[in-house]
Amino acid sequence: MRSPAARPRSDEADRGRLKDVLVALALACRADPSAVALLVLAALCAGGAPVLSAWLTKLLLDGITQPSPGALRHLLVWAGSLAAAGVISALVPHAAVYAGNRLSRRVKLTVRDRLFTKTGTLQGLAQLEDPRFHNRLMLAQQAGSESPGQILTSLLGLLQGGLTLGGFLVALILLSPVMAGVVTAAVIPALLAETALNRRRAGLRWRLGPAERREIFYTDLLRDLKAAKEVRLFGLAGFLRGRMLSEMRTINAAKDRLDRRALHTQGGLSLLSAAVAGAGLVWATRAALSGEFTAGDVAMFAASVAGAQGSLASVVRSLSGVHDAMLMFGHHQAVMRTPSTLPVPAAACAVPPLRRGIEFRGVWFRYAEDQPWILRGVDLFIASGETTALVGHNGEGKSTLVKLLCRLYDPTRGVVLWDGVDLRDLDPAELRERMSAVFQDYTCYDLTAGENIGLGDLSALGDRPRVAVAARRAGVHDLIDGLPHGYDTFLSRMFENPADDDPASGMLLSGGQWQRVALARAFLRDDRDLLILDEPSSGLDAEAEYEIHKRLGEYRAGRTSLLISHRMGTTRAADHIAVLSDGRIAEQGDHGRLLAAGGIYARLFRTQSRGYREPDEAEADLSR
Ligand SMILES: Nc1ncnc2c1ncn2[C@@H]1O[C@H](COP(=O)(O)OP(=O)(O)OP(=O)(O)O)[C@@H](O)[C@H]1O
Repeated sequence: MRSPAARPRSDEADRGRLKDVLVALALACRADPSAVALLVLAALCAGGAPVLSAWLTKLLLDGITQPSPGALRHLLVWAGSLAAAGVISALVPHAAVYAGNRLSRRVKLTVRDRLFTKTGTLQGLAQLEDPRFHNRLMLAQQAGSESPGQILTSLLGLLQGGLTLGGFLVALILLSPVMAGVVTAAVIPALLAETALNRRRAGLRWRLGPAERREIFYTDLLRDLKAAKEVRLFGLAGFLRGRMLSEMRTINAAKDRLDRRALHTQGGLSLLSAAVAGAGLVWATRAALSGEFTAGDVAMFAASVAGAQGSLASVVRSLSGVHDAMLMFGHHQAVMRTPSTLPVPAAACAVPPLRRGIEFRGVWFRYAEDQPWILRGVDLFIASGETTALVGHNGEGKSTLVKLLCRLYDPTRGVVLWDGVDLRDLDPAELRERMSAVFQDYTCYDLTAGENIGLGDLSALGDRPRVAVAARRAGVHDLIDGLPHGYDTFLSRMFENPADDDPASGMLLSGGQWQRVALARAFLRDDRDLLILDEPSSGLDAEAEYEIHKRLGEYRAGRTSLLISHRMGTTRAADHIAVLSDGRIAEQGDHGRLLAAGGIYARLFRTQSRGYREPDEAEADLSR
């Protein structure tokens, strides 16, 4: 059985409220007011023109078949007006297409801006780990950005169809009130069927979201440069292509089913309309034969039935368009209403410079209620001005602790205190301004070398001397300087450098070189209170590691830093070492004390150092 959380929530998508429609319309009007005005004008012209044309045709036919003295002047005026109405009818759709396309592009820009401004305010990581949030975001991005324009054009279609319909219905009522009633009544099934189809469409989009995202995932893997080595070596291309195609087939099959249903429904409705129109024409012909109708009346009747049916169908389509777009815009609005999992108090305290230190007090943490505890009562003090090293086996929760420190999550129980102030009382963005970090899974940006470092502090992005100082400190300046375009060298083979005509000018770095770039990025924020180094040298060769840690040691002197590393040689110099085990701080102290204690730290240290010595030395150590 599926849990309620996993159940497709088409009902949620169904929350199309009038308020959302108004928001969508306001958004469209703000995005491009002149295009909106042009579309309204086009709708008014397009709505009135068919009725006017039909009426002028009737006058013209009656004038020709029942000539009267001085009729020629009238006939010429009607014919001229008919021609003018024809020209307007021919021009208006082109103007409407232009205005509609322009509006759609601008709305897309506005919606994208709103969406990603919103996701930027979600300070934590929890939403980004929720597949349903990604599904919604994809729909909000895809269909949601089309929705405001679609709502507007559908409403205008409604106005236009309503105008045409009103004109034809008046004519039809004058000619035959019964026929007017029959034509109108025949539209009710269409309205109901379209509404039901829309609900199905919206539900289907929501249900297919995961499959569409998986399809994108497999497609991206097949062309991803980083994955290419394993894909080729392990011969995964066929397997991944199979998965991609399987997702596509699932999507196609579901869409085919819906299209078949729509075909049956809409085909049936068209037959009903044709039957009504045919019956009406038979009746009108008989009325003409009995002298009740003139030839112009028959022409007007036929045009009115066809026009009323056409405009009713267009009204139904427009209503259906509004309904459909409203359902899709619901996803956009749902993203916009997503609450942050990291509430920021309205009157958040200013984050003071770190004086005493950061304290983890009784911190318990798990990623979700149905997941195991990662931290089970961590008590740790990271003293200001000192280097604290955190060691432990894989998966013990060291990086998790770092994420709590950066307030990317809040503890499930307990508190993290910044000089005694709970991190939850601080603005996360301000808190992070006081930190710098090299994460274990640092990012390699497909940008220039200078930009890759400059991103560490956007105020230094164009400040080449500052960027170069950070690069020197990370030991990567000479390498970058020697690249074909120095700091302007594009570190990517996926994109062309927009500032360079040569598409092949991009360079790729080695793992260790990238790690130095990531270090330089962190060093750019050298005036921050806390430096977090999560496995900063895992990719460096022995000499580079020694050199970097020497520099780091100089850099860290008198500063507060948290160092996580499996290389015990790099953590031994820390002022304070804490061992994380079973979700708690199992041991802490300095290197000498922990070694003497003979616990987890001593075991880890001895095991590692044994690997660096000659076998007989290690044997002797073991027998000691
Ligand atoms: N976003 C997440 N959602 C759910 N579980 C997670 C998440 N991130 C990490 N975990 C789990 O938390 C545990 C601790 O992971 P963490 O990365 O903190 O360990 P670590 O001590 O840094 O490990 P390593 O030494 O291998 O880097 C692991 O069991 C991992 O599966």
